[in-house]
Amino acid sequence: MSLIPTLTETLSRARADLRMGLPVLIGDHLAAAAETVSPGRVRAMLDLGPAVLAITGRRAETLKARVYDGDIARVEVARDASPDWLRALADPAGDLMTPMKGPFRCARGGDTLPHRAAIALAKSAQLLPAVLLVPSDAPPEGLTRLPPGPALAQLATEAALAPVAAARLPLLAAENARLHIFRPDDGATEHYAVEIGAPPRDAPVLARLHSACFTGDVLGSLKCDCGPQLHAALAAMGQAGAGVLLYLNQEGRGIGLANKMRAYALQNQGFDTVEANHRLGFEDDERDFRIGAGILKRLGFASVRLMTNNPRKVAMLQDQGIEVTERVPLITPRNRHNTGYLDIKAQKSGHLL
Ligand SMILES: Nc1nc2c(ncn2[C@@H]2O[C@H](COP(=O)(O)OP(=O)(O)OP(=O)(O)O)[C@@H](O)[C@H]2O)c(=O)[nH]1
Ligand SMILES: [Zn+2]
Repeated sequence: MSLIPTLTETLSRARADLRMGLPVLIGDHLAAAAETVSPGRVRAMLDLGPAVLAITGRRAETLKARVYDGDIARVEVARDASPDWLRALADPAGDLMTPMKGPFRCARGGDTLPHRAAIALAKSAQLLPAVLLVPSDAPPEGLTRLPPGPALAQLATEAALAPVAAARLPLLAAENARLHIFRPDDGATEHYAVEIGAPPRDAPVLARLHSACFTGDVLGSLKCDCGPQLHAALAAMGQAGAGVLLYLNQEGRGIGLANKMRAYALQNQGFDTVEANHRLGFEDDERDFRIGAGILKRLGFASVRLMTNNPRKVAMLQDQGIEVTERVPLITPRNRHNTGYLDIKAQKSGHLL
């Protein structure tokens, strides 16, 4: 086997580079995440030639920047632009305090693949989707290099998951439980499966696909319903004597905890959970639901009784070849902090509450 890094491995390095503030080379463009790149590196990049800040159509809508490229926009960046101005374009935290950042000139025509790949890479690194790009014909040595088209295609491809370890883990909700760890081949975080009892593989298993919520699951946040849902699902499986709960590390519907806290800060300014995601430049839900189906298959399950209120989870599992014989509602108590959030999930995301 070759020792040369594969595209998947190179993407994983590129993700780490962007998180550290280091530019990567996408085709013939230097690309750095607006969130992490230092002022000194911004200066050095702007000196190289005409730069643009690639943002998503969602962020462009809030900034009132013209979107010529479908789901992304390229805001032209002047050579003397300040790093603070770039940062304010990327991060909506100060939008209400300083609403007039424009008018913006947006690039039109030409090849947008590097910009699109840069945005997809920033999202997969759980950074704000805003990337400074500048063409460079003599890039410095030592930067991670990506071919834009293949990189974009690979980022949309489902990662392969391998089982790493499993052990018995007695739980409050069920003494007879096992925890399985699955590792994706793209260098991203591991996901977990809690198997309760010994569910037969040839019958529908009581199942839950739970997305990580540090604030709700661990801290007992009252802003969402995650903690109570997690414990109610485990309790139901304990009582039934069998079940499987997937704990998927897709914090904040896939945007990561830092961005979720940015979204919460916007919610404190009056925006709802969906609007907050959009202002940050994300879609309502950035989760890759194929991961859950992949783990169920690896564990040998072909059909489930799915504990969820989210019809998209049912549809996705069916699309991925897992039969959903029943949707089992998972209704948890409301409080004054989560009631608005639950209403918006019902109104805008189609949750059945
Ligand atoms: N971006 C964002 N994520 C949130 C917010 N509140 C909760 N979350 C995340 O939303 C996800 C909720 O996951 P789930 O409970 O599995 O999913 P669901 O789509 O609500 O569906 P069911 O609970 O199965 O009905 C978790 O990843 C939370 O971290 C929010 O205001 N903004
Ligand atoms: Zn939550």
